[in-house]
Amino acid sequence: MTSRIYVALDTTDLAQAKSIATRVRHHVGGIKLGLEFFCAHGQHGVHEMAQLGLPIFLDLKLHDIPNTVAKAVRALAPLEPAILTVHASGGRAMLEDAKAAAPLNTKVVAVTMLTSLDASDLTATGVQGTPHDQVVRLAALARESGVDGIVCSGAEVAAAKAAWPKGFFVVPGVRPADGHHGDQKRVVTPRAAVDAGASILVIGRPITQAEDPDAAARAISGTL
Ligand SMILES: O=c1ccn([C@@H]2O[C@H](COP(=O)(O)O)[C@@H](O)[C@H]2O)c(=O)[nH]1
Repeated sequence: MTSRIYVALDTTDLAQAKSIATRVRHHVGGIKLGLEFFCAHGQHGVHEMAQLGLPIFLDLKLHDIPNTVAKAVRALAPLEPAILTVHASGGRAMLEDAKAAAPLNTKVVAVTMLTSLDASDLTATGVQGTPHDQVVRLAALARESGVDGIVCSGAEVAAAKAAWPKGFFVVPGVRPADGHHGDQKRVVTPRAAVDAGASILVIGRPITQAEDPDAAARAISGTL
């Protein structure tokens, strides 16, 4: 079975990204490239990484007016990413237009509440309710807008999936039981995320910063 792990290659160093991806390729199901990598290497860098033959998750978290996001999605279309992110809080029209502009085989997933935020961060942004409420609310908006799924933490994925059984659920903020959380606040273990209904897990530093990324990816994979 294909691994549910997408390794987040958050680096500006193309050679390092290639080297880590090559080392972990047998224990992951795909590569996640985000803002750091894309700002440094753009579409050329994505093409280079795609040569490794693993599915590409382009995590650009697009968030702007509908016209701008749709045109950005169209500009990214030649890359044919397996997965592309937009922010759910961009609203219904933005989500609809992003999905309409994406290639047929690209899953458009909407980021609900970043895993680096907790309840007090949410309150500070002026949003009423708990992280759970916010994720469930934005998951409903994403489903009604016709995108393919959402990004949320492992703490909310079971509730989101109960309301959207056919949705695609991306869970970052994943740490092995003894793992360092860093800037992540809503964290679960890989096993707990899968048990709760995650379709895929996004895992960066626990693999990329490990002394032996291959062994780290293999160890995490072995818990799933
Ligand atoms: O809510 C979110 C959305 C995206 N991310 C991204 O996932 C990885 C996580 O990296 P770690 O090193 O495992 O913390 C990173 O690329 C984020 O941009 C997220 O963490 N939370």
